[in-house]
Order: sequence, then structure tokens, then C-alpha cells
Amino acid sequence: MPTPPGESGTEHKSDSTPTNALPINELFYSLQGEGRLAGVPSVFVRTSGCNLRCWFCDSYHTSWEPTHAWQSVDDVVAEIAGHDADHVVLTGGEPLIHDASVDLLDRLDALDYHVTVETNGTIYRDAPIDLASVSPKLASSTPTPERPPAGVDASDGPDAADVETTADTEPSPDAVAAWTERHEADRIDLDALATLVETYDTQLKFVVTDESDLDEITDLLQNLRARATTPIPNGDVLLMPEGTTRDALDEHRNRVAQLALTHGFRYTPRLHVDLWDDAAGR
Ligand SMILES: C[S@@+](CC[C@H](N)C(=O)[O-])C[C@H]1O[C@@H](n2cnc3c(N)ncnc32)[C@H](O)[C@@H]1O
Ligand SMILES: Nc1nc2[nH]cc(C(=O)O)c2c(=O)[nH]1
Ligand code: SF4
Ligand SMILES: [Mg+2]
Repeated sequence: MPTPPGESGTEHKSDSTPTNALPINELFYSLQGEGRLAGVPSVFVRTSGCNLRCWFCDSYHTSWEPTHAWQSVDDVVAEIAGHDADHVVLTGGEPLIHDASVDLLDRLDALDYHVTVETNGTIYRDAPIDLASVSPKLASSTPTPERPPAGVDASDGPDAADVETTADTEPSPDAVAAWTERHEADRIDLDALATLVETYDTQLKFVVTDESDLDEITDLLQNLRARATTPIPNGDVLLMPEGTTRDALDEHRNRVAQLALTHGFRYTPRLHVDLWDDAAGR
């Protein structure tokens, strides 16, 4: 069943769950596909559970239908060390909803890993983060009955033919409607964004669905620049095409690249999708 509003989906630990543990959806070795470190071999740690519900979420099984096994931080560190890599990417779901993410980050810092945290920018935590890869969520990410999660068979939706069924269950219309409100209320927290930008080396990575997203990006940057005490150069602003398949990116990437050129922002590919399409664990 989908996680109701107010829950991240990972609250229920069993008695045997280690106290210092994370709900791990997957851990894999791949090339960083997004952002300024695209192409760098990295170990990815994907925690489960999210405080938002983007309709397009490419990690449906960490948000709409969270699945995971609880693993101690010790075990996660040991599994990372089993790969020959000096870069780690902590992602999710939303990794910063979990207290134990800070323990993991402390451990990786002591071992001298370069760690990128992929976050939606609604939560600030004080932790050793080498690159905060912040992806604030625009209005076009909000799920609605007409724009239900992309992991679900949207046979009633306008783009039904384009939506793949990847889940064996789907959120009810009521659950989607409840998340419309909660997602819209929570998706932007200017204080959290400003503190992240001030504290960490940060890239702002916006998922672009169409041209109308650019007005919101420009407004948000103006507000954030007014609030933050450190500068936010356009070079730290990256536009990323929405799409979980090579075919979807083929349709969108040139338009998004052109928008980056027009506005003086950077463009980031989704290298893993270009290389491996929608394969799991890449
Ligand atoms: C699954 S999220 C996990 C981290 C965090 N919750 C966040 O949203 O930044 C990882 C990255 O994938 C991006 N993403 C998710 N679904 C996408 C899609 N359909 N197309 C393009 N980017 C997507 C997010 O914006 C984020 O940059
Ligand atoms: N190769 C690869 N690069 C990525 N960069 C960010 C990812 C994410 O899901 O957060 C991701 C991912 O899932 N795979
Ligand atoms: S914030 Fe990230 S993990 Fe959460 S639903 Fe959106 S893309 Fe998925
Ligand atoms: Mg991904």
C-alpha cells in the first residue's frame, strides 16, 4: 500500500533492527550519471522513504511504494569498501530524512571518501558532505489525479500510452490527491535551501519538464540569492531533462539543452539512462 501523508514509509523497524541502521533499497557501483561529476565511478547507496512524492520519481520503490532491508551502518560501510571506488553517492528516496545518514556520512568522511548527497533540498543536516547535489522540486513535479505516479499504469490518464507500468500495486486516487496537497506544501523550504547552499559546495539540479519551468527556476533563484549569504553563480545551476528512458530523453534533451544556453545555466545529461536505458541498479 502507498505510504499515507505524514509518514516517510520507513518508520516501522522490527525488534531485531540494529539501532544505528538505514533502510537500504539498493547499493550498487556505477558511473555517476548526473551533475558536475558525471562519468565518475562511484558507489551508490539508495535509502528508502521520502517526504515528497514527485509524479515522475524514477525511484518509485523508495517513495510511492518504499521497499528496503534495514542494514547497520557498519554493514553499509563494509559493502561500500568492497568496491574499488573513492566516490560515494548517498541518494534515495530522501536520504536526509534519516538520522543514521549522518552516522554513515561521518564514517565515510573518516575513511576519506568523496561523498555526494542527492537531496530534494527540504531538509538541512550538519554532516561532512563534499558535494550537496540539491534538486529543488518545481510545481511541475506535483502529482495530481491527471498526473499520477509514473510507476503506475495510468490507463485513465491523458498520456496513458506513454506511461509504463512498473509497480504491481498502485496508489488509490485518494492517496494521490492527499499527496498533491502535501507535496505542494512541502516541496520548497527556502531556509533549508539557503543553509545548504551556504554550508556545502552545492549544485542546484532542476528537473525540467518543459519551458514553463524556467520562470519558476528564475524566481526561486532570485529569492534564494536574496536569502543566502553566499553567492549562487549560474554555473552551479544545472538543467536536467525529465525522463527515465532513452526514448523519453531523446524527445526532451535538445529542448532542455537549448534552454540552458538561452538562460546561461549548465546542462546535465542523465548519462546512466543514455548508456543503460531504464536498467535497475545502474
Ligand atoms: C530519485 S532522486 C533521490 C534524491 C532526492 N530525493 C531528490 O529528489 O533529489 C535522485 C535524482 O533523480 C532526479 N529524478 C527523479 N526522477 C526523475 C525523472 N523522471 N527524470 C529526471 N530526473 C529525475 C531527482 O530530481 C534527483 O535529482
Ligand atoms: N548512474 C546513476 N547516477 C545517478 N546519479 C544520481 C542518481 C540517483 O538516483 O540519485 C543516479 C542513479 O540512479 N544512477
Ligand atoms: S523527492 Fe526525490 S525520491 Fe522523493 S519523490 Fe521526488 S524524485 Fe523521488
Ligand atoms: Mg536515479
